[in-house]
Amino acid sequence: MAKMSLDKDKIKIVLLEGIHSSAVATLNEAGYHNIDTYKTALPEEKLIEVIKDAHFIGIRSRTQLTRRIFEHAEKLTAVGCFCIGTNQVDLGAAQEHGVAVFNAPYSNTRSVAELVLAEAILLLRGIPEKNAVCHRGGWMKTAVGSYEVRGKTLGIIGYGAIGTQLSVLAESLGMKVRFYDVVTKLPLGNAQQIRNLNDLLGMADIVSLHVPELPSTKMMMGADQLAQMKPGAVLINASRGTVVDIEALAASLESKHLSGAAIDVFPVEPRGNDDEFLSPLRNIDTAILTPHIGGSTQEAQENIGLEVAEKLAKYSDNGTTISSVNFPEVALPQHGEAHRLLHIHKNIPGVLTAINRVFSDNNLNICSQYLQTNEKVGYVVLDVDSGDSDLALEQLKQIEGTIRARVLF
Ligand SMILES: NC(=O)C1=CN([C@@H]2O[C@H](COP(=O)(O)OP(=O)(O)OC[C@H]3O[C@@H](n4cnc5c(N)ncnc54)[C@H](O)[C@@H]3O)[C@@H](O)[C@H]2O)C=CC1
Ligand SMILES: O=C(O)C(=O)COP(=O)(O)O
Repeated sequence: MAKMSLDKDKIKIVLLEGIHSSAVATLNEAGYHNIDTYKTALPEEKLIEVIKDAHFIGIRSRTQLTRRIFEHAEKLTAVGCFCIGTNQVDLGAAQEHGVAVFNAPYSNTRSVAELVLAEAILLLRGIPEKNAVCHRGGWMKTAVGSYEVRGKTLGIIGYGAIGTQLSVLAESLGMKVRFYDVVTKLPLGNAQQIRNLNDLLGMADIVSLHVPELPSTKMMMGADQLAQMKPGAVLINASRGTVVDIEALAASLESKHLSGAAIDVFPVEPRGNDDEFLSPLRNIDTAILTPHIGGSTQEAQENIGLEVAEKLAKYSDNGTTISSVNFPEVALPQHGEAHRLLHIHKNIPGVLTAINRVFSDNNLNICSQYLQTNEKVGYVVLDVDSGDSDLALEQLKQIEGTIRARVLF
């Protein structure tokens, strides 16, 4: 059997938060069997213990990978976010520790868009309240305040992968789509971009949020913005809990300024299904509350499991970083008989010269070389003759600015 740089059974992979079994199957197929799985996110201290000797970790939206976690994760090579959002990971700290982060940018967009569309219909018919009343033995048969979505204006905030998908589906139901985005976007179908957020809020019957969690989107729907919405309009948030001021939303629903809301994400979410969900919206019948399940369908989870597991296996097997969210992206061919050196370093002057010096001083041949840098880190991949890799790796590790170096063969 060919000698491996690191026996795949020694490569420890930890998958948290009930990641779909397609991930384990994909990793097994790629030869990785040392996999620990957990159904929930873990408290910080437990996470530190578990991650200490892990080479790869898979998480979803709940696990917070803080700088402190990266400081303790000595062997960690890459993180797989088995979801779209990567705000739960300190991407800067990951980069500084030479840890590549991957996600699944598209696999659950359709699931979110379908849920939002269904909620738009339910909200305009006043179903959440009528449903709650029925459960309590009441009967609220009335057409007052009930509307079709046909002909109504859907205001989408954040016209990215999910926003555009929603736009297309909503138009097929006869809705008018208007959107607000900080970037100029190609409107699909008959959608129109509105340049001012308040203008959009003032014209929409339904406002749906599809922005990432960023400093600029934090609390972007506060009391003032909710007040700008049309009386009787509804708000849908399946983006991130920090985007909406939840207390202000509760007040707006209680005062009946908004006739309803559908909220999937919350400023504080339970770690797992056994923890209590606390929210000022719990007693408000006009609100649909869902436990962050916008992307939780069998189709999405299976695809995500496959997609992210493949990215992790590829990075482990040959160093490819394509679609990493925090790392210079390099697509690498197989390295055949050659040994492949991977050198991750701070993007400071002199590192490349020092790398080249290792090869010239020792009279070593480089078969192929790949380089990509971003603002903070550089990623150099060098394919070398098998007999040269030990010496080269040893010396590459000594170069000032080196974050991490490993060899694959
Ligand atoms: N509820 C759930 O289960 C899920 C939630 N999500 C959340 O949805 C978010 C959006 O997902 P995608 O559409 O795939 O992201 P995306 O990155 O494709 O689109 C986001 C859009 O928001 C725009 N944007 C950024 N800052 C903005 C601002 N301040 N104002 C207006 N627009 C702004 C961007 O220009 C971009 O067009 C994710 O970041 C994630 O947090 C994603 C999947 C499932
Ligand atoms: O994809 C995302 O960003 C989500 O919010 C979905 O998160 P989840 O994997 O369901 O914890």
